[in-house]
Amino acid sequence: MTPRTGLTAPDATPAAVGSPQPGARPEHASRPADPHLPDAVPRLAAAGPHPAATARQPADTVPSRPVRVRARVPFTLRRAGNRTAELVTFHAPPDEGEHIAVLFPTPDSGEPEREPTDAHAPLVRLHSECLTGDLFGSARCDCGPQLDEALALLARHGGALLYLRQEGRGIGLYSKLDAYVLQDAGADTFEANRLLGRGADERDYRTAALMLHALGLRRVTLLTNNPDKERQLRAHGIEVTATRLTGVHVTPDNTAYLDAKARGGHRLPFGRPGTEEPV
Ligand SMILES: Nc1nc2c(ncn2[C@@H]2O[C@H](COP(=O)(O)OP(=O)(O)OP(=O)(O)O)[C@@H](O)[C@H]2O)c(=O)[nH]1
Repeated sequence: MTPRTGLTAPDATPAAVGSPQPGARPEHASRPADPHLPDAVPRLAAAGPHPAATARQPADTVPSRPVRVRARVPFTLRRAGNRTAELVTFHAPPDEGEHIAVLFPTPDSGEPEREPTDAHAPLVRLHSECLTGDLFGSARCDCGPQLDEALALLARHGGALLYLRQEGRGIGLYSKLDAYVLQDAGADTFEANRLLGRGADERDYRTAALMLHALGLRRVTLLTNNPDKERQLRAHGIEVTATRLTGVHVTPDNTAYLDAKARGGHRLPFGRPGTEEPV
């Protein structure tokens, strides 16, 4: 039986949404992994930017195609306290990624909670794929605990998690692991990307905005510490009525990574009581 999500999923997306807006990032082509890495990492670093990093399609030539809901499938999610959620797939995401949305119903009992969200601006998490953290529980990053935190909050309050196939901040799994090799030699997370000839963060949230439009979610409460997500969603016509910060999930292995995130502009609520654990 399909769960009651309280979230609508219209078929079409307004054409205006597909057009890049000022402040939006350009589309990034997907890139094949270099089969010679990691041995070739120092050579690549010396060779300058990866050609794909400098040959992106200009934003104004990106075709404007509507993103539509393709299928809605109910699942019971053990990782979300055995709540039933709908997994939603999409037709025609502009970056051709197999992104999914996970829609959690508004709780049945009592009034929907006003905090952290309300019925008109449901809680939404844009979660960038992290195979190492999300699946294997790597302690190098905070992705796994952030995913658990988001699932717990969404199971409690209802809303949507967009699981975006943006592994390694958009550079892909193999390149992320090459970046880890460089980090182990002293580079921080952003420098390591640049040494590989890639952007410090190549993620583009236009597809995420189009997915939200396809789901009828034009007003959201965003769960993130990353102001770029908020800025890009707004540039693509999503009204972010409030931002709820995620917790800071510290491990012995991720302190340098968290420090670099804070230097890079993430709002990490270090020192706020209780925020070192999922909130
Ligand atoms: N290139 C690279 N990617 C990483 C590294 N550590 C984690 N990631 C990727 O970063 C993405 C998560 O981004 P983060 O910067 O941790 O967090 P965020 O999504 O920007 O911000 P929040 O919404 O606050 O979680 C995932 O795709 C991870 O695979 C790293 O050292 N290098």
